[in-house]
Amino acid sequence: MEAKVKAFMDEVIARNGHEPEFIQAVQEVAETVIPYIVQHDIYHGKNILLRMVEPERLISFRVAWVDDDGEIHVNRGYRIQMNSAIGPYKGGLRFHPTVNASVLKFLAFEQVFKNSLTTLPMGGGKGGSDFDPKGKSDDEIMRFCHSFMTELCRHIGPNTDVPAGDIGVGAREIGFLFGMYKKIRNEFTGVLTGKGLSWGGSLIRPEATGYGTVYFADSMLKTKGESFEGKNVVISGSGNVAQYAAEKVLQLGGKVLTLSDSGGFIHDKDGIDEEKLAYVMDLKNNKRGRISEYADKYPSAEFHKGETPWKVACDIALPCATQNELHGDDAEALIKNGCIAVAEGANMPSTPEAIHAFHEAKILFAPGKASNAGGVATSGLEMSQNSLRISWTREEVDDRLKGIMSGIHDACIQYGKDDDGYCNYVKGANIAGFVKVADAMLAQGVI
Ligand SMILES: NC(=O)C1=CN([C@@H]2O[C@H](COP(=O)(O)OP(=O)(O)OC[C@H]3O[C@@H](n4cnc5c(N)ncnc54)[C@H](OP(=O)(O)O)[C@@H]3O)[C@@H](O)[C@H]2O)C=CC1
Ligand SMILES: N=C(CCC(=O)O)C(=O)O
Repeated sequence: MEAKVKAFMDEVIARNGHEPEFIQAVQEVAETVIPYIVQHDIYHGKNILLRMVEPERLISFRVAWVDDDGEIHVNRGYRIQMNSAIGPYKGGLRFHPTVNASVLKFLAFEQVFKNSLTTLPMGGGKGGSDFDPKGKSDDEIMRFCHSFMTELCRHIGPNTDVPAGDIGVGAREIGFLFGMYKKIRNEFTGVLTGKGLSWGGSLIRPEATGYGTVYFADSMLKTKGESFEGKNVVISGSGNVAQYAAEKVLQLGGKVLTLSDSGGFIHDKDGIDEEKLAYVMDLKNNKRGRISEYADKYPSAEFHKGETPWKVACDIALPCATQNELHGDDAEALIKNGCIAVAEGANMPSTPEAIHAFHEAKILFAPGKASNAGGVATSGLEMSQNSLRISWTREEVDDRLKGIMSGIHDACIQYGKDDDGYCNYVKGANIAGFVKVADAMLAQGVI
């Protein structure tokens, strides 16, 4: 079997070897899905996985914009339309200086499997730009978003491709992007998700990724007779996903010890309670401040500049910042300190070495394509509400979110449980996500 995986990866590397993040994402899927393909004749000779690895369309475009001083800037924009076998392309937009084709192809590839796991009719895509929103005025953000959308609008639509938020793209950016789309196309549609509540947005969408990650982690804990009650929880990030993961942990009785940003992390030995979390949300979402300011305000906290939080002893770890933020040595430290569960809120935050360590230690490990699917699932629910031209209540959406996350957990168990009873959620998520897309591709022919 290793020879089959190697032969496949050699072909993928020959074409994409200069894209490390994308190769990393494909390698993980190949190791788990190729054995499944070998065992199922219907996929033999169809080159399904090789076709999945090649984007249906990769669009790259210039984004020129003018700053508040009248200076002209140029950034590169992308939309990667990865796979539309089961529905219109669906996936976020990331604005961050590290954005390039490799990062967005990894995200778009992960999105294909993630969206399939939600059971909603959504294909996979991703886009964004190497534009850095940090330190920009609202007017500069608006001018960039408007310029970005003057091109992107040619390639998206409610039945074609429906973008949403990701790193650096929150409510503010979605608003500016939506406004320009509506002006150019003269249509008011559900072409973006994460919209404001007064113009087509869904309740719970802001909370959904973080909540869903905790719901999934809770499902994993329940298989061991455990819960969040009284548990110490280490979280990375302090943006949309991390904030609401922390909120749900508190609601389930856990104690949040850390939050981070790209400057370092804060460790509050007394725990980040509801009041302190409200301060963080205001600091990050309104003041656009740095997490280090938390330690200036609360004496119970220490700021660790330039470090990540994984050496802090905990029961549960929720990486909610960015890819490859949790390395092999971090995983060893978590395991040594007694961590029993890791659920990824971010996309691909654990390196292959870290994942190997978690599996060797047989701790509960949830890959982001399963555990962070709550965000896109609720985006799908926003699309449903837009199509129906109605709005569901907070409870209705949250109940549907809980059901979807529980269903994803069950699918992972179905395909991932090993003979010794340990569930390899990576294997389970990859195979469960693969099957629906592969069967649709078989039915639609060689396109
Ligand atoms: N938003 C969504 O709907 C979903 C998001 N995700 C994933 O969750 C993760 C977080 O996204 P989201 O919360 O939306 O984004 P935000 O922009 O709201 O927050 C990102 C957080 O991660 C930190 N961060 C970003 N890049 C780095 C880096 N290179 N090193 C250290 N910290 C970093 C940011 O710190 P700083 O402010 O200093 O940059 C910030 O605290 C991403 O992996 C995203 O792809 C997954 C599913 C859905
Ligand atoms: N950034 C997201 C959310 C995508 C979406 O809501 O369409 C992700 O799933 O990674």
